Amino acid sequence: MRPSPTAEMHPQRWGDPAAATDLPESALGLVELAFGRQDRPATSGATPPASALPARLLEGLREIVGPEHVLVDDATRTLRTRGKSTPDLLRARAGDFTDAPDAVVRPDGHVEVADVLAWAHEHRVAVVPFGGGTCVTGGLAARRDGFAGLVSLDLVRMKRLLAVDEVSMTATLQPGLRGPEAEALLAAHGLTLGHYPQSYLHASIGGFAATRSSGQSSAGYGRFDAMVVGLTAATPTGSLDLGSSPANAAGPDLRQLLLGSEGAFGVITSVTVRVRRAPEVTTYEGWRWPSFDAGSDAMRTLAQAGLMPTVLRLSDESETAINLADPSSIGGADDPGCLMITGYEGTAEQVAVTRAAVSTVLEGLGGTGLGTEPGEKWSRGRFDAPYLRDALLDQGVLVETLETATFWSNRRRLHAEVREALQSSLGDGSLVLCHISHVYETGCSLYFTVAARQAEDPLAQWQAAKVAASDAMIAAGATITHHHAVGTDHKPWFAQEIGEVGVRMLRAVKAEVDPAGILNPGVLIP
Ligand SMILES: Cc1cc2nc3c(=O)[nH]c(=O)nc-3n(C[C@H](O)[C@H](O)[C@H](O)COP(=O)(O)OP(=O)(O)OC[C@H]3O[C@@H](n4cnc5c(N)ncnc54)[C@H](O)[C@@H]3O)c2cc1C
Repeated sequence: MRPSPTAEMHPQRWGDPAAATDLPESALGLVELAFGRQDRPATSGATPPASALPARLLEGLREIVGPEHVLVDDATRTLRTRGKSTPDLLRARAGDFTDAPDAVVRPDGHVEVADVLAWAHEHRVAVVPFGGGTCVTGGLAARRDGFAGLVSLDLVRMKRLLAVDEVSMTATLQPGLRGPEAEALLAAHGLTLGHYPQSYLHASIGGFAATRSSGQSSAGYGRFDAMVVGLTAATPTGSLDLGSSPANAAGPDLRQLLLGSEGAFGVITSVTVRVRRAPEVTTYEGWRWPSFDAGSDAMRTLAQAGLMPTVLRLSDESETAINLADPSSIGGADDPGCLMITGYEGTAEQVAVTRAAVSTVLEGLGGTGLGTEPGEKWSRGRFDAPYLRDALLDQGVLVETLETATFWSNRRRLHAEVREALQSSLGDGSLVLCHISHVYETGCSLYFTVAARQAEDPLAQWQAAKVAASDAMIAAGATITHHHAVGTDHKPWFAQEIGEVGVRMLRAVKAEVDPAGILNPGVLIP
């Protein structure tokens, strides 16, 4: 069954509960062989602590958004607790909803958002903006100490396409639109955004902007922050309306200050994005490379020649062996080497020309074309892997991902050192897989997936591995995150990455726009 983007995600699992799947038979045997059998079912029936917000404060909120849009019931608050990282899921599976908000408030439009922030500022109530809830870095787990309470500012009612400019090829979208909802509204105009992160089915436009997300078609469409030409935001001390031209030299680009600000500076209430004509043709294919180095060099050659497919990704030897590109056949693949997926989207002519030119380069560098089957399989399963994580957690397997980026000249070192850090921390029998899925002229991202038998305390087990990997990233001169953002989890390494002056600059902006510190306390700013 295809997942519905409007379905509420299960509080302890990924995605549409109706689309959840068990492990395929082929994988179950392999999982037992590799990790042994452990049943780790989630605790059922857990409830959050009672709402701490006094009635008189709730009354003020009700006056702003209407009584039916201030929700304090356990079920709604449970659904707005934390995000969907493996530690988030492990806590939820253990029945820990102590981070639940005291209330969920659903404003409709910029003015109501601004009024809620003014109310929160006046009453010292912490506010956590909530888009799709797919955050994997603790960005929805704000601190609440020192505040009268904590509310989740759910943008679910803000789902309109506000404007389309087909001459300039821009569209203005409200933040609460989930990926497929935004694409459906644009498709009615023959347009597309082309932003397909793995979380696409549930993540929101506001979330993409607030975390500087990068999608699986970033080679062709660019990362989300590169698509944004304008935005509006409400802060506790006033509103911002940025982006009066496609480019300018009017001082530092304040749009970039809001992009990636993870709800710590303001709530993004609309985003104007560059759009493209919806593709007439889409085709995905596979290539085999003798090694990760050879495939990675080929990616660099393409990027530096300005010859990019729409999708370009390469699994390392371990990931290729597990065939993560096709979750339904995990355990069934035995092809050696490294699998690359190339995808092309556009008019028939654009696709034919780019595909021929890219294929000539890849063949010349030693790649073996595998035809469209591996590519189409990848495309069909591209949003399914997160469901598999739940099935593996049920079997007592710890599964998590992390990502980073570096320059080409440092790619090999970073891959080896992060891999080694994860492997040493998680021990014998753990799996560390990696792929490149975002490529630039000057470098690329590295995305790691790990699997290990769950220890007695899987949270502590993962925390140790995460610290080791994050230390290795910073020691290798790479970034702590290419697209998952900072949240609360990455703050110590983020501080090292931007340095003491960088930290002071962020704190100064925060103090200016949010002097009471009510917006996502403890998130992003070290
Ligand atoms: C299985 C899985 C796969 C993923 N794959 C990818 C991927 O391929 N690429 C990628 O980039 N990321 C990926 N992510 C991470 C996540 O989906 C992205 O960070 C996404 O952009 C978050 O969007 P959201 O709407 O879910 O935001 P939320 O999780 O709701 O919020 C994220 C952060 O932004 C803040 N925020 C949300 N909306 C606003 C707003 N309107 N104004 C201000 N602040 C706001 C929140 O307070 C929070 O700090 C993945 C996550 C999961 C669980």
